[in-house]
Amino acid sequence: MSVLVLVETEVAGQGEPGLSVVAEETLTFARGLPGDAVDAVLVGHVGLPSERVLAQCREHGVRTLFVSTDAQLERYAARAWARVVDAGLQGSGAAYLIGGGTPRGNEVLAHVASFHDVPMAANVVQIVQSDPLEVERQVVGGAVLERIGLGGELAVASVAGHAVAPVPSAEPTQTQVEQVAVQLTPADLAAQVRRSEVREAGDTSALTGASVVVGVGRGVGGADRFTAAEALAERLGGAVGVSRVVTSLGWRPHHEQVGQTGSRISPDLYLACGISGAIQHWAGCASSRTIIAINTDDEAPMVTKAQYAVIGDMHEVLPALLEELG
Ligand SMILES: Cc1cc2nc3c(=O)[nH]c(=O)nc-3n(C[C@H](O)[C@H](O)[C@H](O)COP(=O)(O)OP(=O)(O)OC[C@H]3O[C@@H](n4cnc5c(N)ncnc54)[C@H](O)[C@@H]3O)c2cc1C
Repeated sequence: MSVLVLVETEVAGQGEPGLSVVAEETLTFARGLPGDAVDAVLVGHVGLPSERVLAQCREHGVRTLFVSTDAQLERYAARAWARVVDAGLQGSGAAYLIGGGTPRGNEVLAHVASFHDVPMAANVVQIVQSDPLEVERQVVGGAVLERIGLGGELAVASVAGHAVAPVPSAEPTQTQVEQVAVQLTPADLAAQVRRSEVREAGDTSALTGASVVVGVGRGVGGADRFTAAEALAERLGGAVGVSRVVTSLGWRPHHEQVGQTGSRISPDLYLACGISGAIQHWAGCASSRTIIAINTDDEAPMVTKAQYAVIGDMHEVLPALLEELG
């Protein structure tokens, strides 16, 4: 009985493609499932894997890496990518299929689950028990945790961002690469990405990918009072995110909004300044690794939920922080 992991690559700088951080987190999570081997299926990359990907697979104890060389898979099409994952499932004979809880990961896994007429649990954070399988997953953007049973011959789940830290296996392997062939139909490619636009570096719409987000709420006091927050985001190589009040007041554009009706973020650090922490805002930031609240009210929900809090005026705290950072 094995576990099959859907993995994607990313290119860092000028180097060759490597496994994404999400893929490494998911491989780490996979080793906690009750399988005797971990296999992986590579999507979003056509052709043989790079040496770097292979080295990472060996480090994570991957037995077989399934790949496709079909050029039609170059551009994202959820159902077509799901066919590749399904071909990997046939090759692996896995009883568990997991992937990263990214928008694409969730979409592709949902298609595979529907091929097999089995349920899928999205954004799982931990395994509660393995026989019968029961998992805990995040809903409402992490504001609520619920337990769900995944019985049957095939369990399909995605893993929430930061549910585990990526750690190499104590038992590295010699990964075998196996090519899978898929027969794609026009329906598989009907909803395929036609064009994708990479936003300019520094554009705050890169919010969801930022590892540090400086969140700003109504407490900032006006559209012209963002200088320190912007400077801190720049100093930390991050982005500015805001609450809905801030966008509703027209102080900042909607693409910077964090929350239920904005973006869902999971940075390493979320610095929430002058934000009360309403449930709708929390829904968008709860899966941040570390949250620090800066607020004048020591009873604000954001202060009570954050790991760390500074009680004070953000217009005093942020300049002091910038000065300290130099
Ligand atoms: C259907 C629905 C969807 C929603 N979706 C979203 C969403 O996606 N995102 C979202 O953010 N909200 C959303 N909301 C709104 C949400 O309920 C809150 O109203 C909103 O998040 C509050 O924004 P805020 O924290 O900036 O403002 P406030 O609640 O007014 O909080 C301001 C905070 O700033 C503090 N403060 C004041 N001055 C200072 C200072 N000088 N220094 C430090 N702290 C200071 C105060 O103590 C307070 O805690 C939604 C609401 C609904 C009904």
